[in-house]
Amino acid sequence: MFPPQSANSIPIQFITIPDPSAYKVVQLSSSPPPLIRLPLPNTAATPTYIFVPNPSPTRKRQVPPLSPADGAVAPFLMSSIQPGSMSDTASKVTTPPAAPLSPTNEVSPCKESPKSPVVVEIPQAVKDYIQQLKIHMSQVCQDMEAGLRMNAHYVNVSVSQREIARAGKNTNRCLDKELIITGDIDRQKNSMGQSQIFDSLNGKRYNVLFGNAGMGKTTVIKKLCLDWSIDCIPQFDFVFLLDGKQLALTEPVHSLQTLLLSQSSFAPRCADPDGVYAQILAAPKRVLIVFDGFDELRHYEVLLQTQKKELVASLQKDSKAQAFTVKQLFSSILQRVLLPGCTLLLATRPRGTASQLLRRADSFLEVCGFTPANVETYVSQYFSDPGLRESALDFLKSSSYLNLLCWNPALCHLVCAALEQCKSEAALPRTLTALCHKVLCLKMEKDRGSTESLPELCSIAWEGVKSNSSVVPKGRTVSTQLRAFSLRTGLLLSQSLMRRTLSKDGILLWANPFLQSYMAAVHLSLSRTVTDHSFLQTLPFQMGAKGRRKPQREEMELTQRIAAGLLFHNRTELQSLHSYSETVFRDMVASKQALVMKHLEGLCFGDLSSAQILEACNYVYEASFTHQESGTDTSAKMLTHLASNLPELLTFRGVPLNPPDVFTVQNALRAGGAEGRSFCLDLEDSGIQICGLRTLVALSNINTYRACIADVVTLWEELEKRSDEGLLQEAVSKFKIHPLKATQVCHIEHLERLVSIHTSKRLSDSSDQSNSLLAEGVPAVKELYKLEFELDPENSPLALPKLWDLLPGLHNLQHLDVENSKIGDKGAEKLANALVSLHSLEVLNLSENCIGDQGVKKLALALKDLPKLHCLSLYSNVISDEGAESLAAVLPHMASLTDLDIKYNKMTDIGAQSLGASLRKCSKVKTLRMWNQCIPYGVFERLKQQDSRILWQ
Ligand SMILES: Nc1ncnc2c1ncn2[C@@H]1O[C@H](COP(=O)(O)OP(=O)(O)OP(=O)(O)O)[C@@H](O)[C@H]1O
Repeated sequence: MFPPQSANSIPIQFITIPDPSAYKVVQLSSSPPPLIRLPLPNTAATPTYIFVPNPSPTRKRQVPPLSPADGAVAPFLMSSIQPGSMSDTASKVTTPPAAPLSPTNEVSPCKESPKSPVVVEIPQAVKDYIQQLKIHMSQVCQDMEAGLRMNAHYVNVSVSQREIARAGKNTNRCLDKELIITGDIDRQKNSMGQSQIFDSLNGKRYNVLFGNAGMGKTTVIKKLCLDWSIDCIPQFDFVFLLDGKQLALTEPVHSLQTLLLSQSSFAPRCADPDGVYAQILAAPKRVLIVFDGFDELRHYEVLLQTQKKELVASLQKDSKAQAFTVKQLFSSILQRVLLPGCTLLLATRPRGTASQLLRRADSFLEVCGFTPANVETYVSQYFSDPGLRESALDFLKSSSYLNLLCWNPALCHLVCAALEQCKSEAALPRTLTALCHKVLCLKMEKDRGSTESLPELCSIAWEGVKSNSSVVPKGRTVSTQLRAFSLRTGLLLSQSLMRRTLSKDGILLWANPFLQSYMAAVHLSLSRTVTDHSFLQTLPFQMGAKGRRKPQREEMELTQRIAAGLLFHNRTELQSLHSYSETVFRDMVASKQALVMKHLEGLCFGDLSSAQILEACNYVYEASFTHQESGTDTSAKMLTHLASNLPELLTFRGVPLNPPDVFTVQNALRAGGAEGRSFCLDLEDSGIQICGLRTLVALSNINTYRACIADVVTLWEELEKRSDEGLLQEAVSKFKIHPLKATQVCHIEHLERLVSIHTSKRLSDSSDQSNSLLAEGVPAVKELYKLEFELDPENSPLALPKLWDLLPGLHNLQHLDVENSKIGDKGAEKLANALVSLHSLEVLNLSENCIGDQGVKKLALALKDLPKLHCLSLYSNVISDEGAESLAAVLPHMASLTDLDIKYNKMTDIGAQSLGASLRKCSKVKTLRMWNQCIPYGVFERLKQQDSRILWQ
């Protein structure tokens, strides 16, 4: 039984609310019929609420009454009812608590102009369209790849929030931003379930979703769309997906309306486009636009170029005119010319810089890939047969590299496809090349007689890799037979760009980036049309400043690696990929192998960038281990050559080290060990996972290592828990942090933790094992001689208090640089307290810190007790005569001081003369720089003449 409509015809609305306990009965803001929770029979599971809306004339939206049978529809109504549609209070009640009110889920007109609320009504026809859109999305977003469905195969992955920082504190490129690569622990702290994305964004409107090829960006987006379709993202009334591939449509025949309602992926036919579009324009804050299909970050850059004024004017005047190109419309959305209030989510591979985009975006997310538990879930879901599932999981456990490749979901899919047909452990692919090869062979087995199509397809793949595109160029003729073969095998997909005009504008694109690279590599390595000369030009590690600076494109790098793998693969295995005679094929391969070897031998490893060193490890791994037996002589020589020539100080700073990368680096280092070599590893800013860190630290030929301090401490704790005393001992004694440059708040937080372990001489309160190990403290802390505090001015205040606290623990510190950190007098006082413990300090840089007389007075007292201090900079502070005099008073007691810089402060001739007089008593001082504009020129000249150690500069 349901309550009748109220007698005076005030519409009554029934809404199903997921968690009724979270809602209160509230009074509406005016004319107060209360909101009543009705204890209705048979509705315990889905309690029904009745809202008695404010019947004031400003209330526009009236939702027709629903019966309980409409339960499924009710959440949709909830999500699309905008706060303010009844009254703010009432609408707050309708918003589920899981999505806290933020600018995103508030309707702008009501929020922004409370005095004259303009409430946007959603007409019934538009509601119907929204419902249709949701239903349509819930169907089309189910498809993943190769017949897999989201509801059966989706694995709930995490997304982590990434941060950007200024490219450098003291550079004049202060507008340049770069993405920070955090350590594993911080990444875990910043990660969230995919369902929390929009809550975590907290109203941020310009969001970027990063992920390398195949890491699952599109899949996360599909999941978001599915969630929206079942009302789990109530912040948005509309979600539209725009595809970068549509940029190929160059005709000026589109409008924003047609772009969203006719061309966006997943949009169904709209019966009332004008009405829907009007609604979109009326409440843009409730619109989410997702851009996908851009291969690289830098591809967005083109869209961020300033648009012509006339174009902007005409777009703003009439965005319904069908007179614009897709590019112009994309640009206008990204540049906030069109729908400025909407939320944007841009998915992209991270390579290729796009400083403009980094500057504009408010938040950066990254798909984290599969954890080992995710891999297990994926494999278990993939193999419905329990027997197959078990053997697949067993196979995977026995093959480390294959297992690590599964970190990338697209590769995990390929691995499952290979495992499905695998009969024995020995037949398991051991490299990326062998994996892709296996998958291709399986596809071809199903499509016999297709070999003749391969060379052409491989050449198309290579053209795509060269031009950094997964789309087959429109002008490229593709024979009917090839087209049919590639679609049948699922190597290519056909996509229609003009959604409303079937296939005419269809494009062909590669379904899987790894298989595209594999096919391109087949072209490079196994085709005679690629001469030795052109093959040579495609080899990696091209030298010169440009080669070092420019990050290699992902698909190109993959192609080069796989090309190396193919060259050294078992020739019988490759038979299906070519139609040459045995001799011709053997000679061609031998010649290319020799080129590769010669190229490698010609490299000066010391000149390679960190990214290139990593590439070399991956490259040589493919060449050496693709062949199931021990590999050919040449490939073994390659590994030995790499191992013998890797720089002893091996740094991967700033280069993301993924799980499979760690494996190939480990492989190269091990080979180095066999050559009697040992290494010092720098793994800072590489994002290496803690298990990878453990693998590398466990190598016996690692002399020292650096890595994110928080991760290292976690590793120590893990080792202690597992009672792995031997490795713990190694991990503690080999760890180094000198010299330390702190550029982020977390660097200081991590250091604080390490110093506390050092001073307490134990890992944690409950530690016993590490007690003896740490009896002398942490070696890395004892050997920290130089600390540079280089946080940007906005973040320094967050970290300075921690710095002051930890400093007394750094007894052996010789060089402290806190330049340009706004420490002020208060900071100077704290520093003065800490200085008492820093007996080894030799250099102290406090330039540009707003230190005044009070601060310098405190410092002066502490400075005189630093027996080794020889260089002090107080350049560009605000010290006046009083401060100068306190310095002058302690100067003769600073027995080791040789250089004092107090230039660009505020003292006048009085302060300068005091310092000059004091200087006479300091025989050790070599230079005193103290000029500033307040010291009269004549006075300064006289002082200089009296003592030549007084300098201008
Ligand atoms: N969360 C997931 N659960 C299950 N499978 C996934 C998941 N994410 C990705 N995959 C698998 O990996 C494949 C590639 O994923 P997706 O297309 O989303 O990657 P992408 O990051 O968009 O790649 P690209 O940069 O090439 O566009 C999917 O087709 C699917 O098979």
